[in-house]
Formats: sequence, structure tokens, C-alpha cells
Amino acid sequence: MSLTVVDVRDVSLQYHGAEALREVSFAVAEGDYVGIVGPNGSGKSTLIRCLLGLARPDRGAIELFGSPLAAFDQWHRIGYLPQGLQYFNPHFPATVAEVVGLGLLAGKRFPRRVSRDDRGAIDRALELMGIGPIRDRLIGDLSGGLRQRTLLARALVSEPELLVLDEPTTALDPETRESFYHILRQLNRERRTTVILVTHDSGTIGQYASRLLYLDKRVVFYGGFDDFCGSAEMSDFFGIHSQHLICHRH
Ligand SMILES: Nc1ncnc2c1ncn2[C@@H]1O[C@H](COP(=O)(O)OP(=O)(O)OP(=O)(O)O)[C@@H](O)[C@H]1O
Repeated sequence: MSLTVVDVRDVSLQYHGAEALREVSFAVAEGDYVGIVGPNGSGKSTLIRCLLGLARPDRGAIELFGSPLAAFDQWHRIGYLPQGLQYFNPHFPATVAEVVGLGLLAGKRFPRRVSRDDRGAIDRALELMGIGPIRDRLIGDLSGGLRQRTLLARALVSEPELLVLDEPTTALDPETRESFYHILRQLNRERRTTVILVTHDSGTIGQYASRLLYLDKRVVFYGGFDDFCGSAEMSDFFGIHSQHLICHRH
């Protein structure tokens, strides 16, 4: 039986009285690739932040790798790419390799320093994302696509078992986006990295994800893409015409 990597039970959260999440429950097993979709303001980022202990639900329980969130301390098992991080101050004085190395610090105790032994891991992550040749360039000098690859390499450098990505493709052109999804799929298939991906690419997510979570403050749908295709929830979300196109492409 697969390990349950994420278990969310009845999570609700309000911001100053405004409901952001209502009784959200779902579980993610090892090796799953879950796409989270939903309209603007439907609570996707809030849910991700709750999962990672960055926002505190008013009610409900969350477990990571079988451990209650409050007791979980193995953060090196998780790679996180937050939304909107690609906008760096152009004068930020860190190279691509240094930014990637920051991803190793979560698993360390004081003093949090990148050691000589960590260099190999950094080299592997740079190579995987195809950014070895620009390792000494300043992050602020790069295009949005290269920055995003750098940040993904940072999320991957500790070889996490769970990768959580919040709208990672916003800054990418279609070609870079395609290769980005390709890398994710490879990691998922070859290393069995569990992926949770928040995306507005709802039309294409079915090509990549094994499961789909459609959120609108509450869970509207959670299951395989094949079950989503043709469901009433899908017609509501996309309309009949787009639904036909998406399912056909899938
Ligand atoms: N820190 C906060 N304080 C107050 N309200 C917030 C905060 N963060 C989010 N919200 C509100 O909570 C709701 C859900 O926001 P959230 O960012 O989780 O949605 P989302 O589905 O990720 O949206 P988008 O697709 O636009 O990124 C929105 O109404 C938002 O304005």
C-alpha cells in the first residue's frame, strides 16, 4: 500500500470573517501527481500555505508523511515553489548556484551553511534544469524563464519526496512551459516524486496530472481526470464546448 504523503481533514479557514476554505478534505498518496485548479480567489494558495504550516486553519487537521503538522520537522522531504517568487530585485546579489544552494538549508541545523558535500547535489539540480552553464550569473540578470528554472532547481536540490508548486508556469513562454512540465513528469515517473501543482492551465493539466482537485473554497471534485471528464462539475467549470475539447485532447 502506498504511503499517504498528505492528509487533510475538514480544514476550514477565514480571513477576518471572510471564508477562504470550507471543510476541505483530501489525501495524496506517494507517487500521485495532483493538479489543483479553481477560479481566482478560490483558496488554492491558502490551502497550499496551510499544508506547509505557513497559514493556520481555524479548524481541521493536517498530516504530512503520517505525522501531525505541528510535530513535523522533516522539511528537507518537501520542495516548495511559492507563487510569484520569480520577481527578484535585479540587484539581488546572489548567483544561480547560490540560490539553488539555499534549498538545502531547510534540512540543516545551525549553522545553516552549504557545505562542500552539498556541491554535488547543487550540480545535479543545475544539470537537471539545464542551467549549469549559467550557474555564476546573478539571478536578477536572468529572464523570467531562467529564473523559474533556477527556483525549481532550488525546490529540487534536496531531492524532495514531495514537490509543492504554486502556479509555477506563469512567467514561462509556451516552449519553456512544455519542457518544465516534461521535467515534472519525469521526476514523478522516474523518482516517484509526489507532485502537488496549483495551476490555471486547467485545459492542459489533464495531460500531466493523475488526479485533479477542483477547489472553490470547498472541494468541488477530487479524483482521476478521466472521472472529471464528462462530469457535471466539469461542465460547470469549463462549459460544455471547452469540456469536449479538453476531454478529447486528454
Ligand atoms: N493574507 C490574507 N489576508 C486576507 N485575505 C486573504 C489573504 N490571503 C488570501 N486572502 C483572500 O482569501 C481568498 C483566497 O485567496 P487565495 O490566494 O488562497 O486564492 P487562489 O485560489 O490562490 O487565488 P488565485 O488563483 O488568484 O491565485 C481571496 O479572497 C483572497 O483575497
